[in-house]
Amino acid sequence: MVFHKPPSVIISKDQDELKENVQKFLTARIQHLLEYHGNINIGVSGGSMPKLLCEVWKEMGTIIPWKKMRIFMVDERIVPITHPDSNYGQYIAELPEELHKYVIPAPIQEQDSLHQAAHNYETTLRKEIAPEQMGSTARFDILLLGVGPDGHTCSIFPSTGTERRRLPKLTDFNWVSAVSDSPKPPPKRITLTMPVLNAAKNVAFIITGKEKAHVVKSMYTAATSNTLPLASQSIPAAQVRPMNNNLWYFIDDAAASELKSIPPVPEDAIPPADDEEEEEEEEGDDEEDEE
Ligand SMILES: O=C1O[C@H](COP(=O)(O)O)[C@@H](O)[C@H](O)[C@H]1O
Repeated sequence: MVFHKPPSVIISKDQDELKENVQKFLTARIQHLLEYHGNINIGVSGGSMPKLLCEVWKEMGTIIPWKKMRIFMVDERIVPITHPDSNYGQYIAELPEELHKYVIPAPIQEQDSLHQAAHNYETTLRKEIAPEQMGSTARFDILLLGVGPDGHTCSIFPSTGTERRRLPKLTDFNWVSAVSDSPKPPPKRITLTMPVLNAAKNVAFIITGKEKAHVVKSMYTAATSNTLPLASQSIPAAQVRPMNNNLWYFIDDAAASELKSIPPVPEDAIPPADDEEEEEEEEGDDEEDEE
């Protein structure tokens, strides 16, 4: 008996179908979120995601209420934004200039220490997202996460024998931490922390390629069990299980190739998130605000 709703696994036969499914998901979620006050805060990943996501956004056109959107990086490499490794730089290169003001960069200065870079980004997030905090954790409306073949997500990497050099807690909340020795270049990065990922209202992974099929299997095994299976403990992506269970996997056939059996996905292919639960949470938040 699993005590929480399993993730909605939407398998696409190719990149075009994957983009179509991601577009349906974003359209449904954004239309739902528009009923609530404030900006729609979306965390996005780097790597292979910027190109795919910007193509989806171009296809969505005016469905996206850009004036109410704030796009944040879920992680960033400590390089100039003009460097090809900059996640923010990739989005800016893909999007028309008039949309750049809705994409919020991590304020990285080359002379800053990792400590300072993480603290500065946390300060930015606390200014932009503070009203949506659930308790002491930033609460993104949507997180769009990628996964590496080693199971990393954002820049949260599996801890190998030599524990990744973690910076001490930077603030009471620690929404952002830093990595000084990423196994995937470049080595220096800042990243949202796991509590922030699991506090989000909607979390969708977008994963393609056979080299990630074993990670998808571990993620699904973890997401459909009440404890974190041992094999998944070293796979950060398998630890992403949002508290409200609004979790989607948008994967292609190759990334799904190690999934044995998957419950049928509802007819509309993008089952709406458990809005009642979210509304209750929203009301809960409002009650908290009134205290
Ligand atoms: O380095 C990173 O890797 C992950 C996965 O990238 P992908 O190209 O394999 O999809 C990405 O989600 C993260 O934002 C990035 O910094």
